Amino acid sequence: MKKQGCEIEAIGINYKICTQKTEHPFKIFCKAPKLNIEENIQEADEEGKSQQTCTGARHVLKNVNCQAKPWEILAIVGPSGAGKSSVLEVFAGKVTPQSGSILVNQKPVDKAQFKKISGYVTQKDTLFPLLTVEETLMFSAKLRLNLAQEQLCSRVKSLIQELGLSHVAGTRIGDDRVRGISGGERRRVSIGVEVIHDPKVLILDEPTSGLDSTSALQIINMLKVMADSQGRTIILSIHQPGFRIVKLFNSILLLANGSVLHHGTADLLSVNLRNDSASSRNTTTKTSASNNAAKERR
Ligand SMILES: Nc1ncnc2c1ncn2[C@@H]1O[C@H](COP(=O)(O)OP(=O)(O)OP(=O)(O)O)[C@@H](O)[C@H]1O
Repeated sequence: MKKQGCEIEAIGINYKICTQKTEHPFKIFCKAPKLNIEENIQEADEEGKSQQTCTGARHVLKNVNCQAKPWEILAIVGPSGAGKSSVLEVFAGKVTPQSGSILVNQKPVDKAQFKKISGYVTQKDTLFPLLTVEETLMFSAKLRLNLAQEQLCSRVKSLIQELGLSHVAGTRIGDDRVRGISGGERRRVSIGVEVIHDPKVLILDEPTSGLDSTSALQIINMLKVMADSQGRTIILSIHQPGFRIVKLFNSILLLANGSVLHHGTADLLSVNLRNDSASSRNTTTKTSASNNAAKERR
């Protein structure tokens, strides 16, 4: 029998941000200090209020509706600045939209409760460079799970296997200065940190950014297995997915300028990508054929 998963729905999400403030945030650049302290305090209070008032607002998300289902991957696709990260932040409860709602299994969500059943992997890996892979996951396990040491160890071991990191379990993470595991492996560790508590929902901001196409495909394959075998609801954003990656998505949300262009199966995108790659193959074949003909003429 399939275990119960989490269906998440975003309804009519509108999210605006302030783009201009009436005053410079650093008072030091505005006025010379006054000697009268009481007058200064009163003025600072008034300025505090006025700084919160916006003179310009930017509509980041415009009436966004979408749905993510358990056992499936929903990919949010669109150009830079389209609002992909903002949608994920709304889903994860990191920002509160001015209107609209998020429902989990058809019910309004309580942010604290949702945190317990979800994991949020940010675009940038924030890991301790000097810890090993195993130590990193153990640290996260101790923070998130209330289990005995033995159980923690076995959870970490099985997760390392699931993430395909057994060969680097004892290697340190590293960073720009300290050589450590590869970028793709680091991304797997970041995912591991967020799934140690076995969340029903996993939200990932650009999990393939900065990776080569093979590592990117491996990451999406691993997420697909997580959705298929554990019934997780996976929501991720992705910049320019290739044809082989798109095939692994169950549904896509295509965003442009904060508005939804398409929400549904990934077929539409995969057909376009297949046509694109076929036409670029044709162009390459034609170009090399005409180059060969030119060589022969010469
Ligand atoms: N807190 C904020 N302050 C200023 N601008 C913001 C903020 N949040 C969102 N924006 C703006 O809203 C737009 C959408 O941002 P968002 O990060 O969601 O886009 P994105 O599609 O994830 O882009 P990218 O692929 O480049 O990460 C951008 O123009 C961004 O500058």
